[in-house]
Amino acid sequence: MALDPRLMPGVASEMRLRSSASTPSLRSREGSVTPMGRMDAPGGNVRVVVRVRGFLPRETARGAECLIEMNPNNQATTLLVPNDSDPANSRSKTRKVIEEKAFTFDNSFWSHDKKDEHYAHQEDVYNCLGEEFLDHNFEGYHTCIFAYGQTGSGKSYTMMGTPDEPGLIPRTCEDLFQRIEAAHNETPNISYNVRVSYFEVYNEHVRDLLVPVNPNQPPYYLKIRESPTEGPYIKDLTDAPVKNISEIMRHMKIGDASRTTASTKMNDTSSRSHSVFTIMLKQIHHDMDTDETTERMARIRLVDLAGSERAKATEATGARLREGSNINKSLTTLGRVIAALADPKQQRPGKRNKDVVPYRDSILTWLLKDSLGGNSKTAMIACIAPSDYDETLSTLRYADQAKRIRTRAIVNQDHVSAAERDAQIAAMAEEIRVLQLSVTDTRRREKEGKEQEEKLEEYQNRVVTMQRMMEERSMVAEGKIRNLQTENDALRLHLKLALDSLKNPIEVKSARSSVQGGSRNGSMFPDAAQDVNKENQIHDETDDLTEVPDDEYGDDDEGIDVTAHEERADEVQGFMKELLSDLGMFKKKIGDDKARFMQPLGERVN
Ligand SMILES: Nc1ncnc2c1ncn2[C@@H]1O[C@H](COP(=O)(O)OP(=O)(O)OP(=O)(O)O)[C@@H](O)[C@H]1O
Repeated sequence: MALDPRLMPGVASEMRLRSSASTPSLRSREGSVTPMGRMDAPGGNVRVVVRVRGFLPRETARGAECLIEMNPNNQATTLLVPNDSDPANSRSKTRKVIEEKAFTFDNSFWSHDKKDEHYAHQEDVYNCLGEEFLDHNFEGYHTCIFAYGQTGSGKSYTMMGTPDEPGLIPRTCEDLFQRIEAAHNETPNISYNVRVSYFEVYNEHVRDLLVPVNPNQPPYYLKIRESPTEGPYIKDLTDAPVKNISEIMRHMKIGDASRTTASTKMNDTSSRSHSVFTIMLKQIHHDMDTDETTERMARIRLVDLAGSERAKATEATGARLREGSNINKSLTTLGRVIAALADPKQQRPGKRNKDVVPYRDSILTWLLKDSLGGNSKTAMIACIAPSDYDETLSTLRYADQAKRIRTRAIVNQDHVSAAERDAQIAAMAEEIRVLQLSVTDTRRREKEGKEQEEKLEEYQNRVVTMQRMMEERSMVAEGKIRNLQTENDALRLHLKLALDSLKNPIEVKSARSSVQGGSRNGSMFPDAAQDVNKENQIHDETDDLTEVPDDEYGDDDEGIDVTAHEERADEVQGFMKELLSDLGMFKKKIGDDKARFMQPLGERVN
């Protein structure tokens, strides 16, 4: 069976030839793979697509006209000049210049009229964008897809969708686990580790959407920290391991339900926050021949931004208005970040002439720094309403500018030998021991505050990292076991077939005569016929496993090399015994590792 080419694309063909050829270690020897972090993949532009939705009931009621045209041939989107009949566009009439505007994007999705043959369904959007981005993730790239647009333009519908019409996020989750399942059947020596987090940025605060909300308590906001290696990150954000599609969907639904929404005049369930759903995919490939491990890490970020508000249009007041201005702060900063990144000066090599990109000016841009201008393949989905000239023009301009941003995605891949991994774990255990002593010491001195807190935090982070490493080591060992079991099963089958052929021997005469007779049945496979013949004969003198009465066999066994078959049978049996003992050993080793590392660390962390 051939490997699904969507898994580790580009290497599937190599895998087909030999399963272990997928190992980046092998491929790197052939000079075709980029080792992690050493060389940049060629930079790519942010991919920008636009999607227009159909009329909502209130728009139909006011007799709104569609101001959007899309050309399926060149992916152009044109914004038409409104006529005077729609009061929603009266403000745009006060502009000095109001004219038709045309833009070209990577894709223009026409989701306005379901009856139209070019109508873009949720599935079309996924097939066109989501699937390709998931390919990149399996290749080891970080990706980010974010939806931008005014309130009620279809961002949440595109990203999350409805139970009947799921959007990009549930489709990505489903495809991800389908691919993993297919890979498990194809290549037992690759293990997958998937983790998920979901947070929102609301009023310039970060809230963990996977932590249930307690209505009697004030919302709990998380702090942002910066690590020299990982960049900005959210402290204590839930990072849940998920094993299958139903687990990830459960997290997705929990998070989605606790998003901050409110009713505005423009949308009944308006998302007031920017939500970020992140999937971390780790692929661990173990090469049985060299006992080396290669890890590929990919971060999949799916962002549903809050609506780009216009206070007048939403008729927001009080807290809603304040909230709106904070949302705008993030979106305005996002606009400035996009403008700075799209500036040709930023694209030039070297540091000269480069302006500082204002990532730090809002929580959202600070957290998305890498996705916007760094190590990520990024796409923007600009969602537009069909009948709002001003807002649509602003969104299309935003999107047009984003097209010019170039990111520098690299394959996040690491290559570790078993000995290196053991050494890393040992070094980390020592580091943890020293930190533990230091934490105890600080406690004893009862020194207040920050120092102790920082040490404790560092200690806890290291413990968590080490736990992960141990988990991964046990995943590698499980991969080895799966591999051995597959081989074992194949051998068992082989042996069974051999035994079956002993018990039900094929008529020796006919086999011989066909070999001798040549042309008809046997001429294409003379060796096979001889093999069958030989197989039939080895049991006369050997094989105490079969206990088949002697008289079942033909007596024409002269000239057959029985010893060779005996040796082969012995060899197979010996090999199987070794495999079984290896399996036992691995199971024991995993058990030992878990007992030694997992439990005590778990207890310490808690
Ligand atoms: N392509 C589409 N096909 C059918 N219905 C759509 C489509 N796009 C949006 N809608 C509908 O339009 C309404 C508004 O969409 P949605 O809530 O996704 O907007 P939004 O941009 O996320 O708004 P907000 O920023 O206020 O959260 C919803 O009722 C949604 O079901």
